[in-house]
Amino acid sequence: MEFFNVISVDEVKNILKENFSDLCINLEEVSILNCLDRILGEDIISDINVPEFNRSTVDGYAIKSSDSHGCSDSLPSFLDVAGEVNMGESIDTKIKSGQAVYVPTGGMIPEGADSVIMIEHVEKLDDITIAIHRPLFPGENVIYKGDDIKKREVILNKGKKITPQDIGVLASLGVGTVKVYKKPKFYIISTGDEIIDLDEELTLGKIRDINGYALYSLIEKLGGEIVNRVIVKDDYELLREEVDKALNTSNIILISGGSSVGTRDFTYDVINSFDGKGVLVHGVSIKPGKPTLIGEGKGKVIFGLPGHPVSSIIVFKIFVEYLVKEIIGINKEINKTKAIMDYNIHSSPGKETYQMVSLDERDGKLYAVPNFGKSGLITLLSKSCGYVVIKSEEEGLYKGQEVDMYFI
Ligand SMILES: Nc1nc2c(c(=O)[nH]1)N[C@H]1C(S)=C(S)[C@@H](COP(=O)(O)OP(=O)(O)OC[C@H]3O[C@@H](n4cnc5c(N)ncnc54)[C@H](O)[C@@H]3O)O[C@H]1N2
Ligand code: MOO
Repeated sequence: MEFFNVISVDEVKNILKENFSDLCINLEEVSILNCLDRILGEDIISDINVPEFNRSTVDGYAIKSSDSHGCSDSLPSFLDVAGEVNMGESIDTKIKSGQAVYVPTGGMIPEGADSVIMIEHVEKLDDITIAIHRPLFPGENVIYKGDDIKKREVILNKGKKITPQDIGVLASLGVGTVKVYKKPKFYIISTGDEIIDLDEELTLGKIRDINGYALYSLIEKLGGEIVNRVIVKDDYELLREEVDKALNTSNIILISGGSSVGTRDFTYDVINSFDGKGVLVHGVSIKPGKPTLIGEGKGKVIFGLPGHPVSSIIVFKIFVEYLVKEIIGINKEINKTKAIMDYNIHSSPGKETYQMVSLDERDGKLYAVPNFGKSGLITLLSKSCGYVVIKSEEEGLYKGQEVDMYFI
């Protein structure tokens, strides 16, 4: 029987980088109304300024701010009204000192003007003369050409998860379609004679497929597509047949359970049975998640996730998300926050330890409160909102210490 050859998290990440950097996820072009939460596959570079003209943010009179300097209630400035801007139209008039032009909110500011005085601060003396009683600073109530977006600026980066506000940016540029990454295709296989699906009878000794469903949702959250979710008995041939289907239809194959070294753990041999490099990792110095397997077959990546639900989800967060976000380079969302440890916690010697925590807000500060339990208990995760990491060389984390808390 093969035993683990345990390596560190960083070594595993390097192996992923060395072997799967060219795992190709193609692009597709979609309408901006269908691109929410998709991953941008190109940099968006503006070919215009937004706005293309200086614009008023109020209804008022565009003036030279220097004409207002020193004026007050007792010493108003008198200005000649030289015209009016029509909404949506350009204006050729060039403002000279002593002149004002009426501009509606959003209207174009005539050349020569650098500020707009609101109509409620203006005294209209007759059709062609106004008095103003307060000084303006240059730029007051003005959005300048290019203030929002400058021509040739990279305004959205490749790899970004597209938000509703990004769709607003695309619309402002007149961009109707964008290139997004096709969703990476995942195939989820839960293994074990004891694993049953939701519609099967729960008899003693059986357990419902927790991992398949939890992984399904993690993949959706990450922006992947699920090709299939199946349960396979502990049988070498059946597992090999299913993995073969997965390799022909998907980019990333997740097999949960059977990653350890028991007599019914076939994942290792199945991974080695295909054309390719076979098993690259078997055993990682982490807790939970030690019996993790990673391999390559037919140019695809196969993860053998430990069967215990907490372990399979944590290993997904550490390595599958790393592959998708950092190596394939899609969905670079940051998913962590700073928090203060609420208790002392110690590590498992020689292992990078992932400690589940809840967040508690007190006096405007976030505290990470540890939750303890075995890695076979899914409720340990459902009552936690994330985890903190104790590095293998650290003895633990101390009450009062500031830490990064990673959301699950
Ligand atoms: N002799 C050793 N035994 C074990 C070691 C070890 O180092 N030496 N490591 C332990 C650790 S750590 C873990 S984690 C497990 C991982 O084992 P497997 O990946 O082979 O998983 P299974 O044995 O198939 O299952 C473990 C446990 O999880 C339950 N399970 C499996 N799949 C699901 C699922 N889809 N949904 C819900 N629960 C699932 C399964 O019933 C078992 O209870 O190995 C230890 N053993
Ligand atoms: O991955 Mo195991 O959960 O360390 O028990």
